[in-house]
Amino acid sequence: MAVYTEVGDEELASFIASYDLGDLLSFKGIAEGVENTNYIVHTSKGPFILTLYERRVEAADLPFYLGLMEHLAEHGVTCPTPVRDAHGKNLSRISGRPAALVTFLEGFWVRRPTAAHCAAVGRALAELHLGGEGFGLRRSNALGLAGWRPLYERFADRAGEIAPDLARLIEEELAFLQENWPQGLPDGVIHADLFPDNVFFIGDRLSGLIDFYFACNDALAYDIAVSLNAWCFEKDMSFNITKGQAFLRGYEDVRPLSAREREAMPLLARGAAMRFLLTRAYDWLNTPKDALVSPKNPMEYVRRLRFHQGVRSIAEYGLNGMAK
Ligand SMILES: Nc1ncnc2c1ncn2[C@@H]1O[C@H](COP(=O)(O)OP(=O)(O)O)[C@@H](O)[C@H]1O
Ligand SMILES: N[C@@H](CCOP(=O)(O)O)C(=O)O
Repeated sequence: MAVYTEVGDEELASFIASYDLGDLLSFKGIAEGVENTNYIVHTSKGPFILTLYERRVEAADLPFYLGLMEHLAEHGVTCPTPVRDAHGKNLSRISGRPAALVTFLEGFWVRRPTAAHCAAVGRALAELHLGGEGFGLRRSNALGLAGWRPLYERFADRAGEIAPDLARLIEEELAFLQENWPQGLPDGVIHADLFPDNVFFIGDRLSGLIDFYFACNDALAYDIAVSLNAWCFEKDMSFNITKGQAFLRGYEDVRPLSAREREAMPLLARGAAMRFLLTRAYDWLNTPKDALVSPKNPMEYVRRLRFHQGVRSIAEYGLNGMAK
């Protein structure tokens, strides 16, 4: 359960009083999520989400995340909008943590995505990439290529506790990625963590995107690679090419890929698998046994990575034909 910081009734009532949201009616911690503390807060003006920033979120990056959500919402992307207090600020503090209130999005995340869900997410990701154009702040990707080796070095001596050959796999793959990582691809604002639990649906209709706390500036096609990893593998870790095709076609309906982006996709997918393998491996080794949140299995990303190592072209992810 992701409530790392408890908030008291009186403290929250006085916090809510600094917004034009009427009275505090009730609030409850949200069990889901990994990174931050989230509460659903009901006021006489409706439901809101209160997020207290923990763990990997740097306070200096909060203006980027909150400003981005405002920018995207103004440019047609359905996502939470930060609420401003009586002083016009969208960032505050409660219980000793930086905190923000954002609008509540209706919908549920899908446990078993279908090809139709993948198509909708592909479209939404492309709309996010276009919607992010013109956003004035920048944030480099702390979990991009340059961040992978330092993160690995923080647990390298213990990698064998996860799997005997993990250290060798990571070392060889990092060397390969460093040598071959594609440069100069179209870049812009990316979500960088568009997993099923960050996309809400009402029935088959995509109702919104949440959790922009890894968003940054990087290659747009890298964001596609993250989502191919997150949406298009089955529980047995086989790649579902029907879902891959639906996702990529959905994306290209909105933003066609260039020839270089298509060509780079197998490498980008390897990099994206490495990024989630590394954060999961670190968390696996460093989350206390009695922690409220169970760490996610890093080996799922070893298996995805091995699949991508055998991929030679984007056709194997489901996209045939020449770039438009
Ligand atoms: N704006 C929102 N509207 C509705 N529910 C939300 C919203 N933001 C977060 N949630 C709820 O909180 C959960 C955790 O949010 P998330 O941002 O993924 O947390 P974390 O960054 O800690 O992983 C989501 O699965 C969802 O149930
Ligand atoms: N998507 C990451 C974990 C981050 O969790 P989120 O709840 O912030 O999406 C993973 O699966 O490793």
